[in-house]
Amino acid sequence: MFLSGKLIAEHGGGWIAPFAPQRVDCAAYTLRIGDEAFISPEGRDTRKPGLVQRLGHKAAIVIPPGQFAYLTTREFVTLPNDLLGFINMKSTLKNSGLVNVSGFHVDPGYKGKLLFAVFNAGPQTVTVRCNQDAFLIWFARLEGATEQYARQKPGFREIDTTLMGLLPAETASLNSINKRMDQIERRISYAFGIMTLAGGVAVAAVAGVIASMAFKALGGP
Ligand SMILES: Nc1ccn([C@H]2C[C@H](O)[C@@H](COP(=O)(O)OP(=O)(O)OP(=O)(O)O)O2)c(=O)n1
Repeated sequence: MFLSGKLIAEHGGGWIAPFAPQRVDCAAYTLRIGDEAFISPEGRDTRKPGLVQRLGHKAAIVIPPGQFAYLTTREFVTLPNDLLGFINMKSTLKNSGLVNVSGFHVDPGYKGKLLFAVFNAGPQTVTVRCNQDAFLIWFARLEGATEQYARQKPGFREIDTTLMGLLPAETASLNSINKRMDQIERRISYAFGIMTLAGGVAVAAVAGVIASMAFKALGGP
């Protein structure tokens, strides 16, 4: 059985921290983006390792097209053994081109923040912000739940180096490939310009030599 908005508003304080009943949305609870994020580095040229960003209130998290990001929830989730959570990203974010590529459930007994791996599948850069409403969680009551089948492993707390290593060190997105192609085009047209100029100078020099030889052959001074 899924829990209603009324039950979430009444009991959600025991499972989500910080909790505010006004954040219940129909039969779900709205979670916010937390204070750290990691964006996969873009393109071959930068070669910079990605950095975990520590974010202040409303600080921007900029996700270029074709890049992955880890986003965390601000809220800490503590599920009892008889609750299963279902999670997803809000439609407003999905409509901008972001896709959630991480899992969609929270185990009974889970204690920790939630981590979303997202991919910008759209053509535009997507900017999200710390503390923005971004994710929804629904709660389903489990029949016959026991501690034996609850999650024992500690939940996620922060974006660590193990997690960072799972994302590609560089992503050859269409955007970065486009930038490289523009660069190569510029270099080719520059080289072509120099070659044309050098060719022109050479032709002019050869023509000058021939003209002076012809002039001499015709009895010039
Ligand atoms: N987008 C998601 C999906 C899940 N989780 C959390 C809640 C889950 O209870 C926990 C484990 O999820 P999975 O069972 O899908 O993950 P794994 O089996 O890969 O990891 P583990 O070995 O930690 O169970 O991770 C999360 O923080 N963010």
